[in-house]
Amino acid sequence: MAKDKRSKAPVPPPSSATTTTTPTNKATPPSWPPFKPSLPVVELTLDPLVPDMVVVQRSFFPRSLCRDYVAFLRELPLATTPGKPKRGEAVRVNDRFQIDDGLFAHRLWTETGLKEAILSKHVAHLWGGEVVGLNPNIRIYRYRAGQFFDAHYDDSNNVTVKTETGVQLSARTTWTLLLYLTSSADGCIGGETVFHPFDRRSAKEEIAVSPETGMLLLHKHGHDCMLHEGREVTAGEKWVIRTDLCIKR
Ligand SMILES: O=C(O)CCC(=O)C(=O)O
Ligand SMILES: [Fe+2]
Repeated sequence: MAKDKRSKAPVPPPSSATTTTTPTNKATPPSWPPFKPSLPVVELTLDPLVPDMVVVQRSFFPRSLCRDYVAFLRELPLATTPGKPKRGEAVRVNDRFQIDDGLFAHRLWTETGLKEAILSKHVAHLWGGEVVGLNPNIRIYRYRAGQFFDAHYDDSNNVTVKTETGVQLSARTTWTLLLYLTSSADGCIGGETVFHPFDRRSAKEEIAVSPETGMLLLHKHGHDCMLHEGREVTAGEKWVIRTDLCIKR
């Protein structure tokens, strides 16, 4: 839900992209393609885009792996979200697949170089605590022409994360993770993730991040989340894998 300090934001009425009301998909997880070539393919430096708020990692997935993933994800039963949101939720019009898959979250965390990069000294202070893994709530988005995710804030959620040793840890999400699988290089026009640092939509103030194939974007969420949106795609398809960083609680 909207936070007090934001209740005066002029446009739009702040809403939140809560996941707590979304029923968790207990279905059998898909057989995700292997991470080939083995990852990481570049040194993961997690570059700041907005100090302490947004970091990006280019070429987290190589282009060939993004292609494999898009071909695979296309076959999943994606559901188009209805245009009419629940009270207090952002308008999101896209095709989506959601699965509770702790194993895939764990693979993304441990088999890609992400864990070492996130825990490395120059960024470790950003995450709000001791990062123990990724949210098992994996979301796949496909935006086609005319689809978008209206301005909102992402909530922090309590989750359970399974560690290497099989121990279930109580955790809390603190940063959103978006992995772009397509970009203008693949014919996707529009679809920028746009941040509004002053809680209002303003072309002058906005920070628009164009999707790049294989780029990871992390942004702080919960109480300090910046108002943001997934701008309308006008041609082609934008594909995204979404999860979150989780800290011990
Ligand atoms: O698709 C995007 O660019 C933004 C997605 C987003 O804001 C979300 O998943 O909460
Ligand atoms: Fe969001």
